[in-house]
Amino acid sequence: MAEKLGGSSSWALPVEILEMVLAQLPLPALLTVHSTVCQYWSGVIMNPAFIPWKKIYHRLKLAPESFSSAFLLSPSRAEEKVQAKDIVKELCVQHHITSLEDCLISIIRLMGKSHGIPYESKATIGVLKSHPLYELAVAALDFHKQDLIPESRNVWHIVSMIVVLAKDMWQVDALLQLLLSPGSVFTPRDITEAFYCMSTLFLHCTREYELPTRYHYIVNYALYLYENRWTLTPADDPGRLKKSHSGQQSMQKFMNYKPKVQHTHEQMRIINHNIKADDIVKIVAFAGTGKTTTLLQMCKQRPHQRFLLVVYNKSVEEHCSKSFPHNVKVKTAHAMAFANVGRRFASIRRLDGNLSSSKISDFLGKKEGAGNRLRRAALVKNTIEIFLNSRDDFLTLQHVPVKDKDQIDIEDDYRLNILLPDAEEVWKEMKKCSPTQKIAMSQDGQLKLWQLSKPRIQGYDVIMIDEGQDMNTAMFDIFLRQDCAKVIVGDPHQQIYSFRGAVNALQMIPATHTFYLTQSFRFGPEISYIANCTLESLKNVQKQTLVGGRKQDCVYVNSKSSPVTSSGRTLSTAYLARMNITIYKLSIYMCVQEKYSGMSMSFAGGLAKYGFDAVLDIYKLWQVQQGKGTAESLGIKNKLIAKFNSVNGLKKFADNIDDHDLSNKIRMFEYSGSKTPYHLQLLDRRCCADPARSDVVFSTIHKAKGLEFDWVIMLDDLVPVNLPYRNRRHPQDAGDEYNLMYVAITRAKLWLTINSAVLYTLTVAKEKFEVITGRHEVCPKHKCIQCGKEDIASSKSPLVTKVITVPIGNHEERFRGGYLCEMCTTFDMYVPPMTMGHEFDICRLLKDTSRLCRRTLLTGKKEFENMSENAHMSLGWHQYHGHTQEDSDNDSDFPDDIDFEDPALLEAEEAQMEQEVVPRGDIVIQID
Ligand SMILES: Nc1ncnc2c1ncn2[C@@H]1O[C@H](COP(=O)(O)OP(=O)(O)OP(=O)(O)O)[C@@H](O)[C@H]1O
Repeated sequence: MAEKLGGSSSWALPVEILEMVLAQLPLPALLTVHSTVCQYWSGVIMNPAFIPWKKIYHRLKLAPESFSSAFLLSPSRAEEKVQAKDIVKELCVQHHITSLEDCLISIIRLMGKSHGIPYESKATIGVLKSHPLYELAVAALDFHKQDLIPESRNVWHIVSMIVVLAKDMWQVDALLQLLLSPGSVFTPRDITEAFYCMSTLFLHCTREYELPTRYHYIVNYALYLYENRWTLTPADDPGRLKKSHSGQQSMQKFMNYKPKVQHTHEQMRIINHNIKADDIVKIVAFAGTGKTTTLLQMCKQRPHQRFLLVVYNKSVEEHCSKSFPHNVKVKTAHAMAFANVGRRFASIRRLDGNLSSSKISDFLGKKEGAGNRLRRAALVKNTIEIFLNSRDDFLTLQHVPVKDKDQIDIEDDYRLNILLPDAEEVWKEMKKCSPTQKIAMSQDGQLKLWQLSKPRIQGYDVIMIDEGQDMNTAMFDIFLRQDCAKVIVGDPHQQIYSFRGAVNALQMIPATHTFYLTQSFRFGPEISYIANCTLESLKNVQKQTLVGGRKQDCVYVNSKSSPVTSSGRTLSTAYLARMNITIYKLSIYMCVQEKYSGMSMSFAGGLAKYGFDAVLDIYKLWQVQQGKGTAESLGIKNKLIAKFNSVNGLKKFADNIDDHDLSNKIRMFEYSGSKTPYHLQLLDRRCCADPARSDVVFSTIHKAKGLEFDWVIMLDDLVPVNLPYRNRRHPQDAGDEYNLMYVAITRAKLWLTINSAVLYTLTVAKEKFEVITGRHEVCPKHKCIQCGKEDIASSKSPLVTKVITVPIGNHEERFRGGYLCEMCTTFDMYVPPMTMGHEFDICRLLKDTSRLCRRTLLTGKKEFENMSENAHMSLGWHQYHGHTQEDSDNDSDFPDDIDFEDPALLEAEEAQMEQEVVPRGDIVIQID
């Protein structure tokens, strides 16, 4: 085949046709797949004059420092090797794209110059006219004709102006479709090159001048969808086509064959990868990107190879066992460890779930000079856990923590002479495998013992590990030791168990091949934009962009909207929180509210998983404390709680051994007090529906991992580090905190209501919660939301800025929107008023961002350039908050409790809000 397509063969396609076809494919596929077909194809693909913008875009994104051909500057410089970012920079300097203020207008000018044909093709203009932003774009170009864009207008001026004015990805996508429609005079190659040019310039301006990321994001998304319109998807049954008729009929059958899922180019590269025995393949897959589907297809295509798929938990094992073909065995790591090690302990009833500090404390007993027993037991437990999650053969001093739970240094002497020998003694006891052993073997312990036996897993050609980000080092060691081919798949940003010893094996693995899955099929462009901002702003993910599918989704939704689908079904709504206590309070509040009485409610994973029995036991302990009975007479079930005489004693104990779970239960009891039995009965009675079918699901983010919901409402207790709400108590958990935010966002399928932490994150991505819209939308009753001026409609510019109203969390805080007058549009520090809460922190962040990029576009003027901060203040932007800088510095810890109990105030505000909310994304919902 390759030979036949070669240049010397009569089968060779003419260059123009081949270029036309290849130009429509994603660059990674061209470079890794199509350029290997034959020398002729490779020559076409590698020619610097072929798709130069697409190439420079990928270079700039993936490796700005790498050398590239300089063709973009001029054909005579085609062979010059300069850094990708310098090529773009030089070009931008030539075209005055040198500041935030100039960039949008200058990009439009550059587009007109570089891509324009010197006449307006009637046919193409005719095609563009049906775009909803056409009129506004033309009016804006006319407005700037005198001054900023004096050149005679061409199609590309209009196209780029539409992109700059686009409110969402759909408007860019619609533009792309129109340009590609039969009436257009441009080839698909011209069009994609022009869009890659804009994408490159937006990306450059985002990196150099802090242009909001949204411009680059929506163009990149539309291009991704375009390039993935078609792929050659493998047949579900590989033998099927061959068995059917020969010749023409076979071709017909091939053409008519419609696969159940059309795989993306990214998926196809993985599916078609020729796995060899010494390969270690790493697949970095963002949330909902079809990794299971991809692995499944990979196995189906290789019916003669034997696969072992190692999954994270039992329910995934059951699910995958049903869907994967017969050549795949699905197991959990713990089940394999159980079969080899744990079974022996289980047979003598000496296998337990987790290590317990109180059992360790009883076992170790008192010791002279060993300090507080509980603190010592907690540190010993910690030491053993670190060892169990390592690949080391022996317990050593490096497994002993250097700080205690309060971040106080532990003396080396104490670590060496007390903690290390204690840990060795406990580990020895755990390993005994005797009916009399005092400390049972734990789940992680059995895995460790299995790893220490250096096992060889026989009988498979390929071992695949799912959720690689949550694998601990012991399992990682077992995996790497195996002789066969290995595939590890996971999402490094969904690692939320580092406190349990997960090591993010995905980052550590010495992969021979790395693939990415970046398109999520769970949501559309609005939710994916928020998720991508989180990755970019908090985790500095720059090289891959998370995109969604062709799905209408919506963020900034008011939780009063009570959405229903076109089929009349209420959307399944999940309230997700960081902490159990937040979920507890909200669920009780909603259970007593009349308006939720018709809704079925549940807790993700079932009520039993939330340990409310212990809360009832703590209530009973409180009764014991008041002399109303004994632990026995009141029926306290939890053996640990039954040992105490007072709730205070239990609280001190939980604090000493750093038992978060127990502390949480005590906080729940403290919230409910004497109403604890009533509240628990209420939850029992109201929250008993099947989570898969209930209207409302309550969940912590940890328990929601792996699940998805139509609508996610993020409650306001996330604590992103380095943002104004700092987690001072556990600064080391920064990564997990960011990942939790990302996990919560990516559970949503259709609607997402963000919380303050996400709001802050978006401001870091320079998201200003604004859209540019036509002045004709403004009516006389609209006042400027900043200065209160009434005549917004009278400005000369056809454009006006609209600030989006952002509902936050469970409606206790909001970011109010409306229109800005021309004068206020030019301020780079306008802060939308919020109804309650943390205005000053938001002020501080928004002040760092800038409206400058839109100033020139909106007003056509530059004279505001040097306006001093005093001038801004005298014009009143400070009126919306009363804090000083000092206040804000003292004010950055997140409040522990959220008051859900002021419904009257909230109701009144919501009624008003409902009129005002402008959701970002499309509110129309269609579900089959
Ligand atoms: N190429 C595709 N086109 C359309 N839908 C797809 C494609 N690939 C996968 N999907 C769909 O996306 C959904 C999620 O797929 P899958 O369960 O394989 O993803 P996952 O990455 O394993 O999800 P999770 O993040 O929940 O583990 C499924 O409904 C699947 O059918």
